Amino acid sequence: MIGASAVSVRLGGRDVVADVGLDVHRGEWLAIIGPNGAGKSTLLKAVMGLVAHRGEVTIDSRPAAALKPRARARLVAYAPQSPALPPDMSVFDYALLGRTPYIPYLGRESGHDRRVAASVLDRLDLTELGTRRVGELSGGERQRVVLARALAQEAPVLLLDEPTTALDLGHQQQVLELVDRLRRADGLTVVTTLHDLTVAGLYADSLLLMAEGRAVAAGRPAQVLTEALVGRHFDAQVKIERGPDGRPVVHLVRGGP
Ligand SMILES: Nc1ncnc2c1ncn2[C@@H]1O[C@H](COP(=O)(O)OP(=O)(O)OP(=O)(O)O)[C@@H](O)[C@H]1O
Repeated sequence: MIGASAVSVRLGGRDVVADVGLDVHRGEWLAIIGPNGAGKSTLLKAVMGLVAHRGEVTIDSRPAAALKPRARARLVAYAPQSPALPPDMSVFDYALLGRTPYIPYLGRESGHDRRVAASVLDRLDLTELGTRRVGELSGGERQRVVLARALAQEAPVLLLDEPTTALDLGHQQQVLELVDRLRRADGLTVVTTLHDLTVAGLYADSLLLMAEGRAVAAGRPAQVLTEALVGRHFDAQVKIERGPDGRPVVHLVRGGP
């Protein structure tokens, strides 16, 4: 559903993404992990066509570069890490922006568009905030509103850059479960960067570990989340156990590295 081969991005005179590929099929969830500055967000931006890059990105087997912005927006929704939000816009109107690819030029949103936005806000526990100004929200509320806009887009591919960093435990679970349900029910394809390695291993089918711009490991969570790989690339001392479902659980070791 979404593929990238030999993608490189040069910023500030160096390759911050170097020769990275990925291949995510319909209904799969890929989590991109790696230390700060590894190039995770930049790789997502390259896939979105938001940053100049070498290599090829395909969406639904079509070269992404050939897609017009409206066609691309119907195929891929992207929630950036911390976008600038228009402070005076209401939460509802901001979520409604996700419907832009379906609204005719010079036209208005339909009743269906408003219902989709309302339903997404409801599922993210945001209905009561619908009339609030976006500029007045807490960090976690803002993060869920950004996600609401992306989900309102109803695109078959969802790219999420650190979607849960500002969320409390309950809202993290709510967001991850919602995304998981959507991919199971509707075959949504999900690519997300995630800092919480246990959470990444719990929800994703496969992980891509990046370090210094390169893909240094890829595979099933248990293949990538090993004490050796995490220790080396995060410069951290960790203990990794298997949870009840066999997925890896990553613990920090006090006193390390
Ligand atoms: N416009 C820019 N000019 C120069 N360097 C940049 C630019 N944007 C990003 N970088 C650098 O590219 C590298 C990769 O950044 P990126 O945001 O992709 O990392 P990341 O893996 O998402 O990190 P984090 O976990 O901290 O969010 C970093 O070293 C960053 O400083």
